[in-house]
Amino acid sequence: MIKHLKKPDLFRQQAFIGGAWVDADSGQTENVTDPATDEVLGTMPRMGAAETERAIDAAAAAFPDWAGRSAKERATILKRWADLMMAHQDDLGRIMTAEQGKPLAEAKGEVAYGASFIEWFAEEARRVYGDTIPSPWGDKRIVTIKQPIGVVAAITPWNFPNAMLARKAGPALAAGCTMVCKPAAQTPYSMLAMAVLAEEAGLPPGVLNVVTGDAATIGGVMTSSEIVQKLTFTGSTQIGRLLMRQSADTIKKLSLELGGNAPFIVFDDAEIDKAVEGAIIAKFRNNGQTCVCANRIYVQAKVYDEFAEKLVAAVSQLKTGNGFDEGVALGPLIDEKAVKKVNEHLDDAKAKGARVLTGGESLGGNFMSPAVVVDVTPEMIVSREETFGPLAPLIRFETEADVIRLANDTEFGLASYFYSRDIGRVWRVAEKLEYGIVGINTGLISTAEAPFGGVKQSGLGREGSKYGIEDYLEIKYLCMGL
Ligand SMILES: NC(=O)c1ccc[n+]([C@@H]2O[C@H](COP(=O)([O-])OP(=O)(O)OC[C@H]3O[C@@H](n4cnc5c(N)ncnc54)[C@H](O)[C@@H]3O)[C@@H](O)[C@H]2O)c1
Ligand SMILES: O=C[C@H](O)CS(=O)(=O)O
Repeated sequence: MIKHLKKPDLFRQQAFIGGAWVDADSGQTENVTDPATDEVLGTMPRMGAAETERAIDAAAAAFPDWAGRSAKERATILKRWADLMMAHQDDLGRIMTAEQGKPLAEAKGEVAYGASFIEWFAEEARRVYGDTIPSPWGDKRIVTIKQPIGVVAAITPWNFPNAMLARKAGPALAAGCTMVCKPAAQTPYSMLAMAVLAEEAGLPPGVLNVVTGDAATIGGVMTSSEIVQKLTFTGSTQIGRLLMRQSADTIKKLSLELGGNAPFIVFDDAEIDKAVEGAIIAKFRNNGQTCVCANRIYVQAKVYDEFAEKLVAAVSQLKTGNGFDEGVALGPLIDEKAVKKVNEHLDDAKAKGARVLTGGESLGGNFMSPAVVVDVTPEMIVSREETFGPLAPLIRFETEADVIRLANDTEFGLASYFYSRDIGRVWRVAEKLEYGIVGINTGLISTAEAPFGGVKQSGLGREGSKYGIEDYLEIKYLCMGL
């Protein structure tokens, strides 16, 4: 159970299909644990193909009415949903901290971030415009209209269990689509609580469906279904690749928000204190478990030692502990596998000559102290793979050309960051970095108003911004003979 909920019925241990709260057909369940204590919080239904097919059928049945409503009607319901999320921000935050581990203040911040996507797309719903195009024929007229794609399947990760659904459901529902969603097994309760509030906001039965259980089976049904017109996935590049392959037979429209390997570059003309502040946010938000975390920190030779010293001082102030405890900045990692991966990266770097300036110790269970490591080289695993944990590797560089080559030497292309006060350098570097997102003199880039997404093997499409709703619409060309 999850303590201190003002609205206890937000904590649901059933899936949500066709407006009904249901168990798995088999009655089977899976445990959901608190990553800070390893205690069992509750269970979730272990569903499979039959339940997923029923959810898709429910979404298909709900589509004509939902798509047929006016944009204003859909917007009103979405706005009410966002308002309810904010009214229950503390409860939704507590549910998230319990299942994901992030500090309560950060969890409540994610709830506000999630609600901002629902609110943003409630507004965007009413600005889906078509065209009248000057016809080359005297006896015909050319018009375009935009219509919702149809039934959308969504699969989301554990690291932002509220916002990653909101970033998909906002545009999809605003456009008039209906959805079948699967949360990560580690964090189902945030999505189920959002479904409770969606129902209360007036979302009709079948518009939003949530299935939990066997990921490969559920994903297999979603990707092979001819009813599902689009799959939107947020998660690892490995799984994104698999789902893309599985979607080929039905030519699914795809939105993929995948893995990252963000460079964080500090030039010698940067404001060092600001760069340290930005590095703390970009590296340690969600305990380093975000797709846009600084994974490689490049510091120009002249300021390398100063930056390293100030970063160590700042990192040493970060308190690691249970996300419900006062003053905790870093919660647990999501599970033992995540701890093992961070230690593998750390051990490999040390074995190849890197030096640990602070942290990197086990604090028991899924907790570890935040680490700063220097003398890191491109040959180390930490330079090539997404660490997804509290490990800040510092790499020294000499020239602008060198660091751009090093920063771009990866198959990923999601987020990147750099600090410089030289306007010419800002434009040169921003244009040469091969990433979908470039943070300049800031470590915090994410907001509903801006297009979020990657290039190369970090994904397809953009979420948020005025562009985000386009991925859920089809353009229809009407050629009208007079
Ligand atoms: N680009 C972004 O916006 C973004 C956001 C968050 C996380 N991520 C990435 O996600 C990764 C970490 O999250 P994760 O560990 O949950 O990723 P993951 O890919 O293991 O899991 C993501 C989701 O996919 C599901 N899944 C796993 N195997 C599946 C299968 N065979 N068929 C269908 N679904 C399947 C999981 O149950 C989960 O719901 C990191 O690489 C991170 O960079 C990217
Ligand atoms: O982990 C990836 C999320 O997209 C994080 S955020 O959008 O930058 O908060």
